[in-house]
Amino acid sequence: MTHLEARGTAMGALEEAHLATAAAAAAVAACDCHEEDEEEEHDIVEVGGGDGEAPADAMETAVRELLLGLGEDAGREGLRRTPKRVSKAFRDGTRGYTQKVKDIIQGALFPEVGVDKRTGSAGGTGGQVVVRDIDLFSYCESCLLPFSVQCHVGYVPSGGRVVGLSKLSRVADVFAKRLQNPQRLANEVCGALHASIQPAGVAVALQCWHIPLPENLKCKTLQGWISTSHSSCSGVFEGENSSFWNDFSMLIKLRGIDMERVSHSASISWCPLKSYEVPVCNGHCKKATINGAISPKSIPAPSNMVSAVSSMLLSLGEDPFRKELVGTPLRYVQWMIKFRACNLDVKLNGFTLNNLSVYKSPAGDAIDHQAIHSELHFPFCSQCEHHLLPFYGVVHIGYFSSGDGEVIDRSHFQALVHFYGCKLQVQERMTRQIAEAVYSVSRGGAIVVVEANHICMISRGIEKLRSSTATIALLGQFLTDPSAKAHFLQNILDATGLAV
Ligand SMILES: Nc1nc2c(ncn2[C@@H]2O[C@H](COP(=O)(O)OP(=O)(O)OP(=O)(O)O)[C@@H](O)[C@H]2O)c(=O)[nH]1
Ligand SMILES: [Zn+2]
Repeated sequence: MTHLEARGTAMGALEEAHLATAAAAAAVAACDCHEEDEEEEHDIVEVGGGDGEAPADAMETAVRELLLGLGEDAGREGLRRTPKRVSKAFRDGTRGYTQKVKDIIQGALFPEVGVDKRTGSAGGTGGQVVVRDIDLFSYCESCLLPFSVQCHVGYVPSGGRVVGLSKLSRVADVFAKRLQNPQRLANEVCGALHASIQPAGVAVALQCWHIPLPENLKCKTLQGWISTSHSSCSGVFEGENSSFWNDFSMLIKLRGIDMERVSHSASISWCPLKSYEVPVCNGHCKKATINGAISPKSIPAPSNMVSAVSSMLLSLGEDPFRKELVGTPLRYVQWMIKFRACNLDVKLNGFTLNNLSVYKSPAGDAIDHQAIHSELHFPFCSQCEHHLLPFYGVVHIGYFSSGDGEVIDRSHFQALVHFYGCKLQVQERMTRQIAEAVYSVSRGGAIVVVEANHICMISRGIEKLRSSTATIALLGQFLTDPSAKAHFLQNILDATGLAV
């Protein structure tokens, strides 16, 4: 049975199980690892979609199912187009399945002889070409979250031909834009370049960073992400004492990058969400267990949400029954349900602001800056409601402490930040909600600054790796008195040690 036939059977089974809500067949994107199979395209059977827009495809239907599973109103402003955006983001993030290396390399090889006209390698016998610091983003196959990749590719030209430099990055991107694990990514880039350029050898070195679990995201930058290094090589780079490998690692060391030759088995998963032994989800998700004990952090996931993610995999042309993907739908749902729309926390924790100290500022008092209290650097991880991708960073809160110097316990603010952060959000709304909640207690005024990295801006779309977003909300005297605001902002600067 060919791969496509097997997938057709799997799709049929899944279709009965959960595509009853939307009879849609997954677009089966031909990927060049099945080039020998006849390329068969399944039409996407369009089903009723949003408001007058093109009807939803299977992926959008599945995302809508996830939003409902999160207790959200999928029709509300902010979420109405989320299924379409998430579908577009995932398709763009896995466009590599439909790209072909030969289309990239064809016509991109040009003659360049080595020194003394020998037909050896270009740039001189024994010479090699290394393209360093290729920024890529790929999708973790174990949890469907994006991971950051710094890729370095070297090859030793032969036959007096070199390839256009950009093509090395483009080929790396073909394999990055798939559901991946780092070692397989390194192997596939190396193998594809060797097969298409026919050089004396290829070396690929990857540094990868996986977003940590939300509770471990205590950072404003990519620090704190789970990092790992992988390499793959062919031809003259192989062998413990390959001088070509030594030259390659030296040429990337010139960039301050120390890459040992590390090649793991492609089956070892690095994904932090894979830390729980995840039972194959049979639709009646039992709690994941670690050596028999119920892991405190694993949250049973509603099977309709898990099935929806399986259909997303199918819709991307992937095989949800591929062994590396079997636990993926459950892990992705476990990540998503951390951001459920839930006001239950407020009631259950008895966390109401009004049992905190209330401060009434005497009207017209000259601002006593000592009365301004700053609580800084509350880490948070939220989920962008437009793309269902995390944004995370820190929250800084300023308020007027009560007349007798009484201040609000810091733990209340952390709970407040968690409450408004841990849901589908936009950063401006989260900033406002926290400020209004603080202002409801300290009537003198409240100010909130949020600094965040948006994975949706870093890993896709405009892909601006170093971009970050700051938002500010002012209430009461922070709005009316510029010096109070300046005082608080200076406090943040002083605390970051950046003040000059
Ligand atoms: N203001 C604001 N915008 C956000 C936030 N999170 C994501 N976005 C933006 O939401 C917008 C969605 O724009 P759309 O054009 O509907 O979707 P898109 O085609 O995926 O947009 P691109 O990201 O530009 O590719 C994007 O511009 C995102 O940057 C947020 O917290 N606040
Ligand atoms: Zn992962």
